Amino acid sequence: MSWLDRLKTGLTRSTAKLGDSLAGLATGNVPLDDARLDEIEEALIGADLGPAVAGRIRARLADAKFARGIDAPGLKAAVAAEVTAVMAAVAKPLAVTAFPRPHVILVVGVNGSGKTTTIAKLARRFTEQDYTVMLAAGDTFRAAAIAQLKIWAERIGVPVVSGEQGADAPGLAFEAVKAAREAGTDVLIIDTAGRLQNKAGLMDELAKMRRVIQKLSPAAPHDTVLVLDATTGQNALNQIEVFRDVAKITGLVMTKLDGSARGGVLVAAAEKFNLPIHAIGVGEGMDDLRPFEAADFGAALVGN
Ligand SMILES: Nc1nc2c(ncn2[C@@H]2O[C@H](COP(=O)(O)OP(=O)(O)OP(=O)(O)O)[C@@H](O)[C@H]2O)c(=O)[nH]1
Repeated sequence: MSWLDRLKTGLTRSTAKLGDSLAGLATGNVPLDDARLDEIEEALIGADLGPAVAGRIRARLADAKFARGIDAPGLKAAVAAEVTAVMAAVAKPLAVTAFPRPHVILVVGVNGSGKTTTIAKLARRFTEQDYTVMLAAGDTFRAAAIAQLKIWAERIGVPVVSGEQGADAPGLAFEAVKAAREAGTDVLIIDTAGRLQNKAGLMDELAKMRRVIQKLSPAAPHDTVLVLDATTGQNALNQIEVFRDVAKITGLVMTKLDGSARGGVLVAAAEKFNLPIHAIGVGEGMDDLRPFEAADFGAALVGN
């Protein structure tokens, strides 16, 4: 299956929700009036695109004065175009740019968001691009997180720096940067704990991790990526706010777009926070994380 097919299949539930309601709101030959524009705006908000984008799409449609009405393909295309415009501004694949190496990527997010799997998928993509990769099991809070990252590392064939459960995470990150530098590794991806229950503790730990890493590499971490679970819907927006405060995030990855009818929330996130979107996950397989493409996403979201 091509990536586009995967994306479309993955987004089916979001697509069905938005595409069906738009199709139901097309007017055929009847002029698009205010009442119908209101309904379209509500459908867009209902599909999690957020009030700002929904309002703008409504205004666009009102300006275009569809006096002769608008059919379902026309309405979907108009929505897709606006979604694409919003998303094109933030689509930005992760790039390995740091000199000297390693390029350090800190991966943050709440437990269960798909962090570990995303790290594995990213590692795999980088190795496919002939970069050397090292992982660091920086979520030292949970033994399962350490074990899982080690399993992935072994499967992909990349080294992993890990410690015991409860080990000092900033210290481990320091060791990892040192090891990656000594080995001449291109990319170091560091997992972190995701305990939002203790915001102050998490903030301290992530801040300390940054300070410690910067002793060895002043520009690191070069990326701080927040992994979001699409199935949490609007809660993803709250998570961005919290992690922006605690972790200085520089970009987003959204996982589980395949299992969710809430894919539209990525549009709301793009509009509200203007953070780069690096990749989206549309399945549990290693190939199910791909760089984010705005036009594909816009079309897939409305079912085109
Ligand atoms: N369907 C689907 N499942 C995914 C995707 N990404 C991750 N998962 C699954 O989500 C679950 C949680 O993923 P993890 O990578 O373990 O999440 P985590 O944030 O590291 O979670 P902890 O290790 O529990 O902190 C796993 O069962 C993954 O297989 C995705 O894009 N689609």
